[in-house]
Amino acid sequence: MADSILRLEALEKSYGALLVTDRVSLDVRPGEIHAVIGPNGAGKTTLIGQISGSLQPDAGRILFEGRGVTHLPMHARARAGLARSFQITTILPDFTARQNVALALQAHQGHSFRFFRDVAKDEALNEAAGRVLADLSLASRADIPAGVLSHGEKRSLELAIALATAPKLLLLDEPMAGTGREETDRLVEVLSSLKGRYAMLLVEHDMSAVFALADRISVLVYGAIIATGTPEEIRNDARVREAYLGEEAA
Ligand SMILES: Nc1ncnc2c1ncn2[C@@H]1O[C@H](COP(=O)(O)OP(=O)(O)OP(=O)(O)O)[C@@H](O)[C@H]1O
Repeated sequence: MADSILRLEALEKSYGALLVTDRVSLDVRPGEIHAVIGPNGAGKTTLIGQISGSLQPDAGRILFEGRGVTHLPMHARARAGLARSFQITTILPDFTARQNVALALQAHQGHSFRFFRDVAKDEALNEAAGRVLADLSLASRADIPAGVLSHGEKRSLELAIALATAPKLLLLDEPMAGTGREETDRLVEVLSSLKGRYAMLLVEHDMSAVFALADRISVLVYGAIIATGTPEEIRNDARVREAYLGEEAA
């Protein structure tokens, strides 16, 4: 359907007898931040894996911009504009932030990593990398080795690397994991500033970040979506409170 960039139709996946994705259907609209929340072990990581292509569903369909991608390999999905960030280490610590982004830009343009010397000299590429970093408030940190950035800055750099591939949809897999309150607030700000420019599917445990960012939230419990709605609707949903938010709301 034209009004959704990503659509999951009745996805199913089991590990042996354990049903981890139970007829999951959801859609992400252009420019929307759609969060998926749920208790530990609800099947969020397994769901992201099926969307990015690292895992195959047993049944159901995944449509990206109306096109079936259920059986496409990961790199083909990435090329089509489906970028996964976080929970995968993409940063080269000895290279500067700018060089990290320049390499991602170069790889996206279809060149090989082997010609790094050429990247270092490529002004257009370095300028483009600088623009991506500026977008993420990392301009002042562009020319220091990525390894010495703070944890939160590394998260922003991972995002910059994902953005260098000109994605249409960002899959954000627990971006706040392991960050302190201040860094979480900064990341929320960074993601807010990107809002509307990219569609995002956000899996996140930090409820204050989810409720600050999401346009819609889907709640996953034992592999099944029990509710989808605006933050307000989810907050007031009796089943959600009972199954998941109950203790926190109390
Ligand atoms: N490769 C696997 N083989 C067997 N069981 C698995 C495998 N991967 C995950 N599981 C099980 O599937 C269920 C869902 O796991 P998953 O990691 O997707 O949940 P999650 O919602 O991402 O959890 P968390 O919030 O703790 O990251 C869990 O019970 C987990 O133990």
